[in-house]
Amino acid sequence: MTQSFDAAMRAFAPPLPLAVGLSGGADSSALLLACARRWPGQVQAIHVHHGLQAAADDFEHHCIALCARLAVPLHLQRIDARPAPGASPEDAARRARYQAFEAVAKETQRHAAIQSIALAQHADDQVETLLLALSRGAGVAGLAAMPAHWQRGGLQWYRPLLRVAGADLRAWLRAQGEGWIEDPSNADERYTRNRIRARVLPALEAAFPAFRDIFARSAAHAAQASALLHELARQDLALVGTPPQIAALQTLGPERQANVLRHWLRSAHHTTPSAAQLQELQRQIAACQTRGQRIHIKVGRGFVVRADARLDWYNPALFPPPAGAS
Ligand SMILES: Nc1ncnc2c1ncn2[C@@H]1O[C@H](COP(=O)(O)OP(=O)(O)OP(=O)(O)O)[C@@H](O)[C@H]1O
Repeated sequence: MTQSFDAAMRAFAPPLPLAVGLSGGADSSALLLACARRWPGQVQAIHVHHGLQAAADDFEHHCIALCARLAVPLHLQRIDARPAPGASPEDAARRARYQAFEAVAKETQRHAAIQSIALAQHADDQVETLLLALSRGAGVAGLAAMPAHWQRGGLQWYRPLLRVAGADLRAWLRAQGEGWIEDPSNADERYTRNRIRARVLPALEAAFPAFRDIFARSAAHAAQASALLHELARQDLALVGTPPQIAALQTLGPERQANVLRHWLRSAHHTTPSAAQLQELQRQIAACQTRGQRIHIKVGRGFVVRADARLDWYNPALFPPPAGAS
C-alpha cells in the first residue's frame, strides 16, 4: 500500500549519522527537512554539482540556503559527469554521483562518520523505472526496479520514500512552507522517462488508480526471482568453474546455461552479452563436440573463445588471445 509521507518517515530507522543526497528538487528537499527535524545534529547533506546544465548553479544555491537554515552540514562535490561516447548521460551522472557520495562518506571517517545515505526516489519514480525497464525489454533484474535498502562501500543505502506518491510528497513540502527548484530537464520529452512521466502516468492514474501498489508488487516478485537466478548462477559457476569448462556447461539446460554464462561474463569481465550474442554463443557451445571445434564470438569489447577445454574472454586491445585459443 502507498504510505503517507509521515508514515514512511516513522518507519525509517537508519544507523546514524545519516547523509541525505540533496539535489535541490522537491523530493530530496522534503527528505532532508524531515530527517533534520527527526535527528537534530545527526544529519548531513551531500550535493553533487554535475556541471551538466545551466540550472546547476541554481540547485547549488538552493541547497546552500536550505542547509544553512536547517543548520545541516553540507558537503558540496563537483564532478565531471560527461558520458563516454555512446553511454547514456543519465547513467554517467548517476555513476559519478554514487562515487562522489562514497568519497564524501570516506572523508568523514575521522569525525562524525556517515553510516547511511538516503535518497529520495518515491513511488512514481519506481513506476517510471519499471516502465522504462519494460520499454527496453529488460529481464527480471531490470523489472525488479529500485531496492529500498542495500549495502555498498561499507555504507547502508536507503530509499525511504519508495511507497509515497510524488503528489503526497510535494503536498507535505508545500504544507511546511518550503520551496524547491524545478529541474528544467524533467520537461524534456526526448527522454523516455520524461515521456512516461508526462503521458503514461496520468493515463494510468485515470484508468487504474491503484497502479503504484500493484506495480510495486510485480517489481517485488521480479526482485525475488532475480535474487534466485543470481544464487543459482553463483552455484552453477562454482560447478562449471571460472573460466567455465565447456563439457560442464553442456550438461546444463539452455536457460541455466544462459544464466551462468551471463553471470560469468558480468562478474569476471564486467561485460553483458546481447540476447543475439548469447544465443550464438550457446549454439557454438552445443556444436563443440570435437577437439578441433572452434568457438569465437564478439561480446562487449572483446571475444569469447575456446581455450582447450574451457571458454575464455579477452579484449584484443589489451591482451593477446589466451594460450590454447582456437
Ligand atoms: N545532484 C545531486 N546531488 C545529490 N543528490 C542527488 C543529486 N541528484 C539526485 N540526487 C539524489 O538521488 C535521488 C534520485 O535522483 P533523481 O535524479 O532520480 O531525482 P530528482 O528528480 O533529482 O529528485 P529531487 O526531486 O530530489 O530533485 C534524489 O532524490 C536525491 O536524493
